[in-house]
Amino acid sequence: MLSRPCELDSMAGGGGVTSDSGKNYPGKFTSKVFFTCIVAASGGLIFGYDLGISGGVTSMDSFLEKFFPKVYRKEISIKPSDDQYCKFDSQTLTLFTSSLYLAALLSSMTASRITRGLGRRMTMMFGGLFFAIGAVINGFAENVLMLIIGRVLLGFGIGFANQSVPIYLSEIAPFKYRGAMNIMFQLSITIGILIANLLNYFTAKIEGGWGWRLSLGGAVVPGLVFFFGCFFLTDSPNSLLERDKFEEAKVQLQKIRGIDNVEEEFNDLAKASEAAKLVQNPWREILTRKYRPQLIFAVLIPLFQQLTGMNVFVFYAPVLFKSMGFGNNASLMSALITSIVNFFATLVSIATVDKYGRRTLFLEGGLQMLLCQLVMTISIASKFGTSGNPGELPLWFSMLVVIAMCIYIAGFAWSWGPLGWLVPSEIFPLEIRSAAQSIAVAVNMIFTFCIAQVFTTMLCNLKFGLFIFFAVCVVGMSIFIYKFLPETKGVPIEEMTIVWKNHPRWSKYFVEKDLSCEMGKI
Ligand SMILES: OC[C@H]1O[C@](O)(CO)[C@@H](O)[C@@H]1O
Repeated sequence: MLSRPCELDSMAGGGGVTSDSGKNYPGKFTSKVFFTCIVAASGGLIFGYDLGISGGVTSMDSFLEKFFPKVYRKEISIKPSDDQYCKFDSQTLTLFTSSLYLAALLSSMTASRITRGLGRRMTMMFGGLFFAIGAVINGFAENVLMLIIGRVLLGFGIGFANQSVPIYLSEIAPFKYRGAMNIMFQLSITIGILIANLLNYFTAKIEGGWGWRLSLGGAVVPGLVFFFGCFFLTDSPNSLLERDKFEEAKVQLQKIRGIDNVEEEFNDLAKASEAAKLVQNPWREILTRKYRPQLIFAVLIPLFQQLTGMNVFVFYAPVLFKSMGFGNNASLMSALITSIVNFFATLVSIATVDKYGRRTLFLEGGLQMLLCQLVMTISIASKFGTSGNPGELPLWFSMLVVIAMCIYIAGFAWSWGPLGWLVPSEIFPLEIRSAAQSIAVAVNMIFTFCIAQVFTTMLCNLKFGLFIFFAVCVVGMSIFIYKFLPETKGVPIEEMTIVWKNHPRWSKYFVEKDLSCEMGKI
């Protein structure tokens, strides 16, 4: 087995942006970088659009009546005195939502090969195309099979996009703006969710009950924007070098940095890419002991991101509100409010992440989410009890739940939301970064799937205890961050090994590597 050569530890590896510590490559934040960033980030838009659209559509009566008549019949036969927690408990319905995540999980693994072999841009184009085709099939769906096929294609699109966009953004970003540009991906996810909720709010009111077709088919727009946008992009210098296109890589670097003299950065980038080529099997390499600490985080961070319970609100806010006795309109309206909060709070993260650091945001966000989960648990328990029969819901109650939810969402949006992508992307060296990104996407998808699949059953069985479950998870993950995550703020990406070496829990994984390197030199 080929392991990472010792000399790689001292070589450039910052996704090609910087190399040795203290280096500060010249260059500007050019309009080309800005445009490229917007187009690439629209890959987040397709993910967000889908995240936001499914919940609203599955709470539209005309949609349920056509595709899930059993759920629909159950829903209309439920009397206000029945158990409200269980009215949406249908595995077929949740399979509609979750099939996409399974497809995305599979495709993100394939995408890592395409990203390396054909480039980031090509992977993104595949993403946009699959997504647009899936949207058309869904918009014209006549039966559940068409719905599922459409969603599987959407899932392929999302898997390809999520695998390639964050890497692409990191590679074209000037070093100083890497954090902010990475979070642009999450920001566009929140924009996608917002647009989708807005659309659902109006399509739900369309006479004749075909509004859901507009909602599902509307996904073709972000899909095509992303697809055609990619024609205007050039691949990242890293990706071009990876495929031995030296001249093109240099010209591209000069264009995105807005200067001619990119010699220093280009040379380091070429060195990093040569060094990375020595690692023949990134998938095996990533499993070796020396990457254990980073690997643990690449798996646990996306897992924990999902265990915050955020997606329960993203997917099911309208369903959840409906189960709690809010009217149709009020449910979609609350979903709209929460997505606006999600968007603005992500901006806060962009502004603060490099100032206060990842750990502070994680811990503050965790505490905020925990307090809100407790408020929601107590208020829902007091009104719905275990019978799930609330009687008349007073206005103050609805307000309290919506406010608690908004504060919870803000906490998520400036912590676990964006950091769930940022941290895994900045802790790995170049040679295994692409494989690590696939792992992070795959874990994210598996648990997004699990939450989507089991939520309605959990609500039906755990009742208000569902919120306690997520609260306990938030406590656990916050303790984990507090004890084990080294602060990565302001550390050049190629210097990242130092933060692990200096951490009391992880240093032992690096001692051995140093020794073996030294031994090799003797
Ligand atoms: O903004 C909320 C959204 O962000 C994600 O966590 C992805 O980072 C999704 O799983 C969630 O729906």
